[in-house]
Amino acid sequence: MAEAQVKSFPVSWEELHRTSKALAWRLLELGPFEGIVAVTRGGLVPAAIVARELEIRLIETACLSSYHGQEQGGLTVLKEATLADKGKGWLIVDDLVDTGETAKSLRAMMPDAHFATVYAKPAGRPLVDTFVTEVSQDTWIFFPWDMEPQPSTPIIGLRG
Ligand SMILES: O=P(O)(O)OC[C@H]1O[C@H](OP(=O)(O)OP(=O)(O)O)[C@H](O)[C@@H]1O
Ligand SMILES: Nc1nc2[nH]cnc2c(=O)[nH]1
Ligand SMILES: [Mg+2]
Repeated sequence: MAEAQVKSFPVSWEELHRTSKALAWRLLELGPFEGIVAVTRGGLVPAAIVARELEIRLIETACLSSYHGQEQGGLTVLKEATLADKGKGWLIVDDLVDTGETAKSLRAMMPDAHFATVYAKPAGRPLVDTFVTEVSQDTWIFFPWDMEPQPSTPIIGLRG
């Protein structure tokens, strides 16, 4: 069960690009990889950035769905990656691990693949081989594709 999310961690496009490139630097030493399995939808942008940096052009998708807004529902596997073996030599890329339920399912499908995420929360961290930034379990990460700039009220107007 996902913990109540009391803190928010908004991530800009620039920050996501920089942190995904940092992930690519870590993965460089661990490859070469035959291809990438991008985990839809959150893993698509990080996977594209890693693929560009490591010059990987063979991309598969694993399509999983678990959350509606910030609510965790049952995990649905819409499509598995089409790989010949158990993922040996392949790199799985997702945006984050939270409870680790999505990661567990991916690991069961592709036990020999290397699993990488940009962000990790403590409960899911043991299931990831490589990640860059850890945030606390009670933090909700907002990705740039889930945000838009809005006018903000001057601080003085927020006083009760
Ligand atoms: O460790 P967990 O608790 O399983 O959570 C992590 C998963 O949750 C999010 O996906 P989501 O199901 O929201 O789908 P999306 O990628 O299409 O947004 C995120 O992209 C991870 O794949
Ligand atoms: N955007 C987003 N999706 C999630 N899915 C599970 N945890 C998170 C999170 O912190 N942010
Ligand atoms: Mg996802």
